[in-house]
Amino acid sequence: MLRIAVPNKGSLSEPATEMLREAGYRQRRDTRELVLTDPDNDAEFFFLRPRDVAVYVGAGTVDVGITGRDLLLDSGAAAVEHLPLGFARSTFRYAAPVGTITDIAQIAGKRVATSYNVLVHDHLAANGVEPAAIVHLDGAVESSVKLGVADLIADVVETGTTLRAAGLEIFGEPILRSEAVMIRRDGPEPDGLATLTRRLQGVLTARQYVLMDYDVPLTKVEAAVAITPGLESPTVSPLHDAEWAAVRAMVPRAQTNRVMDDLYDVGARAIIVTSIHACRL
Ligand SMILES: Nc1ncnc2c1ncn2[C@@H]1O[C@H](COP(=O)(O)OP(=O)(O)OP(=O)(O)O)[C@@H](O)[C@H]1O
Ligand SMILES: O=P(O)(O)OC[C@H]1O[C@H](OP(=O)(O)OP(=O)(O)O)[C@H](O)[C@@H]1O
Ligand SMILES: [Mg+2]
Repeated sequence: MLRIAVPNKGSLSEPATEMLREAGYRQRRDTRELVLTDPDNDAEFFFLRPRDVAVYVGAGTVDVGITGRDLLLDSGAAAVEHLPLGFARSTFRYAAPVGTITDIAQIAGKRVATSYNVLVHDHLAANGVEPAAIVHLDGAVESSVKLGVADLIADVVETGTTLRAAGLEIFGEPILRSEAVMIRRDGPEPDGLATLTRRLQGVLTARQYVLMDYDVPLTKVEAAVAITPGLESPTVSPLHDAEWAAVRAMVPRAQTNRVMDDLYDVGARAIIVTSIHACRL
């Protein structure tokens, strides 16, 4: 049985469970459940604190897990990124009271509050900057400057709303770009991981692509197919009207409207877009 660690709380928890459910696995209905067996899929799920997932995977007590790239790197565990999962995207950045710090060299001699001490220590060391202290906090790091325990922070930034509310602004380049990732122990792939990987890739593809169908005059098929090359090659079928063909292709979801405009311009009509429920490439 493949042993899979899943975040039990925080921003990773719900989307991780949702993704596994979409991939056909049983998931818990009650958030107090700590372990769940899915005998049909030869899998056992352990619901653990997001920060602890890498520790268990690194120790080899579970085979794989879902966590954040930032949490993985901060853990120092003997675990590696196996598959990026495309949700919980964020950057990890320095921020200070508006107008006070503009360059990471100015961090020298200052107090930095963070929940990610290893990330910050390594980043400052790599840049030859020596802070006065790295102050560890569990959360609500943005409040630390106003409350006087730090001069600046290093924290997760998504929309920047929390920073702005605290009177802080980012400076310097992002320390890291993070998202949810599937991790495994450093070394050979555990048995059964290939199936889980293919299933998750299927969910990712189904989320990233739509199916586009349209009719196009035979003389315009080549021009239309150049706009929708599909993943391998689009399906072109005859229509009752011998002058026209029907085309079906997968299109990146984000480009849906631009592609429809371009198809219309070359003469395609009856352009229909459908969501992909599941797929295996
Ligand atoms: N606003 C956010 N947008 C995207 N990802 C986030 C956000 N906040 C936290 N994360 C990600 O969630 C992971 C941290 O999970 P953790 O459960 O420790 O914190 P949390 O999501 O802030 O939960 P909590 O509600 O306990 O504060 C990290 O990978 C982090 O990058
Ligand atoms: O850029 P934003 O969209 O504002 O999101 C970023 C904030 O979200 C998370 O905080 P969370 O709400 O989880 O609280 P915490 O700091 O106590 O973990 C993170 O730690 C940041 O504070
Ligand atoms: Mg948080």
